[in-house]
Amino acid sequence: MKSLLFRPEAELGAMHWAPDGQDSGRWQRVLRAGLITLLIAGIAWLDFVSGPDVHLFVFYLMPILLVTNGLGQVAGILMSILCVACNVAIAWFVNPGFAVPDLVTAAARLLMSVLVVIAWGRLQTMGRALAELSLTDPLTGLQNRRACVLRGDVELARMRRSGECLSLMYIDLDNFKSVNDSHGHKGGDRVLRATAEGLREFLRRSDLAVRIGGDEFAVILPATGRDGGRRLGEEVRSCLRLLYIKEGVAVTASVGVATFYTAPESFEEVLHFSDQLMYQIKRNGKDGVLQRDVGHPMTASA
Ligand SMILES: Nc1nc2c(ncn2[C@@H]2O[C@H](COP(=O)(O)OP(=O)(O)OP(=O)(O)O)[C@@H](O)[C@H]2O)c(=O)[nH]1
Repeated sequence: MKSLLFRPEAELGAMHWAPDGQDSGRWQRVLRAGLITLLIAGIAWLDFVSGPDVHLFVFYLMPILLVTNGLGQVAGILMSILCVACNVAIAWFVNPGFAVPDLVTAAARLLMSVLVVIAWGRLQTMGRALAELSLTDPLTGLQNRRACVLRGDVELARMRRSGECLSLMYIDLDNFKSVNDSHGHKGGDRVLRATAEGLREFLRRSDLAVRIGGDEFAVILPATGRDGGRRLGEEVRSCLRLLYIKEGVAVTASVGVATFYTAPESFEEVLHFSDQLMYQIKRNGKDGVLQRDVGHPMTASA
């Protein structure tokens, strides 16, 4: 039940990549609405049978928080009003007639619920901001390695369903240390930010560029085969070459592109394989692109 009601990772996933699954999303919403209705009915029934001597209002916070969690603060406040009205109606059924203290109690309950809704909304906002931060590289604003693996696993799942292929481009800057040595750490940071900007401008919206760490970047290329992967690798290398000439630094890029035609167990394997390709370029003298397939139906694995 927890996963149905509170799913920060799912919200995060939807925020970043909107993975397809609209049908399951619709069913979850219907299920949630049914669950909330059942909860209110159950609490109202308990409220009724326990009479005015037992105070059960705190239990109404469950459906109120569920609605706030799923639909936001305004819906949460409307739900608070509904729950207080429900509670007042039951009190009236059990013990007909209203006294001023009853109305004061109802107002206090409404105020308490609204405050809980507001506090819950704030917590949600903070949680989202923290989650966003945990996936972002502070220097370049690109997403980080963790985001890459999360998105990669989503892409592998999509790949298993659709049978499409997937490429991953792994980029390591050559001789980047010399930039820090000659232009200082700030100069190095500027080059890393420019690299991120260059990748952002160059790539398609469906691609995801991330900074793995240090002077290493990666790009997830969904539904991209060997030819597309190789071509994009060459284009990124040329694009970065021009950028570094413009920045006045003697840096180039080594690029490994792994194209998977069958999905491996985990995305870490994809990262590892493309990283190995990139190292092969480094060993062969840097500044180049190496593309290899894994699991192509017409050829053996690389
Ligand atoms: N300015 C800056 N430098 C960084 C940052 N993170 C890592 N580095 C530096 O990046 C360099 C990366 O090391 P290497 O990849 O071995 O250096 P390289 O000169 O590119 O070596 P090759 O990859 O073999 O060409 C190190 O000198 C790190 O100090 C950062 O956030 N900012």
